[in-house]
Amino acid sequence: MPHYDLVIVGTGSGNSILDHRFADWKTAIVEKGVFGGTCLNVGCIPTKMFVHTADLAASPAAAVRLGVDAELRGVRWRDIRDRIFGRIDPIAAGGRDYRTSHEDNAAVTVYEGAGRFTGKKEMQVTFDDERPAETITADRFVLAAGGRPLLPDVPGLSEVDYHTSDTVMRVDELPERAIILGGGFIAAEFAHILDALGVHVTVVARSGALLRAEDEDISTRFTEIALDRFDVRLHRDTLRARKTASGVALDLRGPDGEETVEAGLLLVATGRRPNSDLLDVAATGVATTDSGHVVVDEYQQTEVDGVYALGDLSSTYELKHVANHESRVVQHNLLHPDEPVAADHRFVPHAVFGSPQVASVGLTEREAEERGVRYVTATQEYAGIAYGWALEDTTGFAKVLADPATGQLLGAHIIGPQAPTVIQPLIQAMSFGLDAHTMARGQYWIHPAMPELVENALLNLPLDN
Ligand SMILES: Cc1cc2nc3c(=O)[nH]c(=O)nc-3n(C[C@H](O)[C@H](O)[C@H](O)COP(=O)(O)OP(=O)(O)OC[C@H]3O[C@@H](n4cnc5c(N)ncnc54)[C@H](O)[C@@H]3O)c2cc1C
Ligand SMILES: NC(=O)c1ccc[n+]([C@@H]2O[C@H](COP(=O)([O-])OP(=O)(O)OC[C@H]3O[C@@H](n4cnc5c(N)ncnc54)[C@H](O)[C@@H]3O)[C@@H](O)[C@H]2O)c1
Repeated sequence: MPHYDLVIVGTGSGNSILDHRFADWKTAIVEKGVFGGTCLNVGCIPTKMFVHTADLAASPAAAVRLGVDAELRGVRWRDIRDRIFGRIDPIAAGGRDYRTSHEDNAAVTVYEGAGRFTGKKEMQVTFDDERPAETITADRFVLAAGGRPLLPDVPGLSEVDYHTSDTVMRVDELPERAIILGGGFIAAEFAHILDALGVHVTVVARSGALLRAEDEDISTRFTEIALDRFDVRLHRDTLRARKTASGVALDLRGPDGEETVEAGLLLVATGRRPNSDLLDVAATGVATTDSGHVVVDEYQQTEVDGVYALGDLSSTYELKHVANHESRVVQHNLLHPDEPVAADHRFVPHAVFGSPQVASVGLTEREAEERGVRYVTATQEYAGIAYGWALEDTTGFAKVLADPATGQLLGAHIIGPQAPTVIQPLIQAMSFGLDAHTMARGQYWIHPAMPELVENALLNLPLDN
């Protein structure tokens, strides 16, 4: 039975751990899917390439409002799809080739199969082809096996053709109509993508708002805009899924009784779950939470000495920048076990690349209330800054929360053009402890650029002095 110094399971953020400093280590990588993991192959990167394409497709309609009579003559779906994956697939293949064939990785063995623990620090790898399973052991394991789409308990779902984010980006044809089940990140981004590319989109959500986890003002504004643009069904229970001649039907129950929505494509976007069950982490003594996330300490170590976990497998954030940060923490702690560093989860931002875009860091107003902290808020609309006039934006705004006594920022939430970019100085201020007044007045803000939104939001805060 081969024994390793280190085994890494999963080649998303787990793949960036091994560098020249591990050249003397006998290491193995176990990967059951495509090299590069979710973000590269079916997550952040292709979705944002589609979002940018969708933004372009939507821009003629926006241009007309400003007196520029642009026209969308059509979209070439297969060309769009093939351009995007024509760029991504070679990166994944190159990552695999590097690990399997490059001299840098002479001490690395790649097992292209599914790992499952069979005992303490003992893993069985099974393969898709005829090869017999292999069992490997190691002094250290890094568990970076990510997660997968969580399917809701909807009667009939398994009998219809449905898509998840894993498959929807590679379809051959765009349907005339699509139903998106769910009202979170993936629903928001794909509703924009599909709608802008000419698909009639119906969004089905259980609650009364989309992006419900956002600050309520943001979620409310996003939902109002979505109600204008898509067929949004709020407060709906999905009773069953049925096959139809041309696709799928969902029978729903809502405030006005039962109704049916039909489409050529159903995208299920109802959250993800960690792959800890597939890895059977309990067999190596690793604990999980009720949601299936692997339990780690601040050093990303599980309760089993030498077994680390990172990314979507252990983090409820389920964000690539978090997985990457945690992978750097694990890398350091493998190399310097006597001087471990802790992961920093104080100010984790996120963004939703829908239309409009949303970005957020820190406490929402609801969370500030629940925690009983003293806070003040201020908002600034894009419509009130010079660049917002150029855009003729009427719906976007920034909202900031701060401690009135110290001016320390507690949270920031932006909905509107380039929100994920515009929010970055606020993330920086929170991370480095810059107070709102110093931040607003201690630097120049380029006029008339979009970050004036942030400057004005900060100046609007009713601080104690
Ligand atoms: C549609 C979509 C869009 C997203 N957009 C964004 C975004 O814009 N920004 C952002 O920050 N985040 C985004 N995310 C989230 C982001 O993709 C994840 O947080 C990130 O990829 C997690 O990285 P990871 O390394 O933890 O896991 P993954 O990248 O999922 O890697 C896990 C790897 O482990 C392998 N594996 C699993 N089980 C086993 C096993 N038993 N044996 C061997 N190998 C195994 C898998 O095949 C996979 O390659 C998006 C996610 C989705 C689904
Ligand atoms: N821009 C980004 O960073 C980005 C983009 C896409 C995905 N992601 C990551 O991927 C994860 C998964 O995305 P997601 O949109 O699937 O999850 P999500 O948690 O954002 O949203 C899930 C939605 O499904 C609804 N839902 C859950 N169970 C349901 C049921 N049984 N019936 C109907 N609705 C149900 C929830 O109420 C929620 O609206 C996210 O948590 C996020 O971390 C990130």
